[in-house]
Amino acid sequence: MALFNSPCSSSSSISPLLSFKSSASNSQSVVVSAFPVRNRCRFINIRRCLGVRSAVAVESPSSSATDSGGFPKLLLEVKELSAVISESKQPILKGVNLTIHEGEVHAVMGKNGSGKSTFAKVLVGHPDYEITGGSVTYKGENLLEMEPEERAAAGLFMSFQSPVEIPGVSNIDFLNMAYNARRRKLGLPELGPIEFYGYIAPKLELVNMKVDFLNRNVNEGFSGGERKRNEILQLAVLGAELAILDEIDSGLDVDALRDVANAVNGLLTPKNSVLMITHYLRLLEFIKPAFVHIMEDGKIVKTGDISIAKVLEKEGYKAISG
Ligand SMILES: Nc1ncnc2c1ncn2[C@@H]1O[C@H](COP(=O)(O)OP(=O)(O)OP(=O)(O)O)[C@@H](O)[C@H]1O
Repeated sequence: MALFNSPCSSSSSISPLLSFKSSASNSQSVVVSAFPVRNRCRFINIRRCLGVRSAVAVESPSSSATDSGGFPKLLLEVKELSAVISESKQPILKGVNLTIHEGEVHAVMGKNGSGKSTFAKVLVGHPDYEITGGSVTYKGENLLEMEPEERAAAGLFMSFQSPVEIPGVSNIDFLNMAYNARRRKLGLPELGPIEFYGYIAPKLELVNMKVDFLNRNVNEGFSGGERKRNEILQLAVLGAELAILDEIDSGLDVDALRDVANAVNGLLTPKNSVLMITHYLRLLEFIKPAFVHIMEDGKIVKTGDISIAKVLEKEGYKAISG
């Protein structure tokens, strides 16, 4: 899940996936390196990352998805959220408003560079951004005061636009550790490799992934589409109350798109919500959102249903902006 650049590496050019530095405390890094690093460093970082990524691996005691009036419960409320790039102080988010209830599927669309990924990354606590205004309430708590790992533990999951590799760590070990980290948190016994295999096998079918992928190192040598399937496999294993899917459809062939979309649909329950970022109507035709938001220059400027995406597809942004 929430994973960015490693302090164990000298480069910071790799796309964000596998390491994390807390936004609340710049001195504290929670990381999985995306680069070859000394084993000890990598081991420590992976274990810490698993705390981050192990969102809701195991079903927690559930409560009703509606409030006392029978309406869906409020899950996320973003009000006038503004954020700048930490280093340059360049404003990117300029007053985002968005409300998500339990069980809802939302889509955010918008031109390149309008701030969609930044918004998603700010929600999971990416250290590249500094909040300059507004509020975010998640399950009644101030999300912006939570450490990234607390956000994950509270059920926030983000799949990244460009998932990165973790050399030397097999997919199944990674997922098993992540899953067990969550079970420990819930006071449940850990699953050994055999029991875990029994748990994960049906989930492989869900994303139509071959069993060999479990023994390969995380994302190493995976094609773009395989990486996306692997992200959804992680979501299926770890679960999420709010899954943020950033361009989960990019680079997918038609069959892969259908598999990934079916897998996401299979994970939806009246309590789980999805916020997906996409450029294309085709994804929205598989995972049907109730709300489609258009982001422009760091703000949501329009909200409607899927018909907005249809207009966009046909006529481009000029038809709906301004
Ligand atoms: N860490 C960063 N450093 C420098 N610029 C950044 C950083 N993060 C975001 N930006 C800039 O902020 C703007 C918004 O970027 P963002 O990735 O959020 O856009 P987007 O709407 O997701 O775009 P796309 O559809 O192309 O993925 C862009 O101009 C981008 O270059």
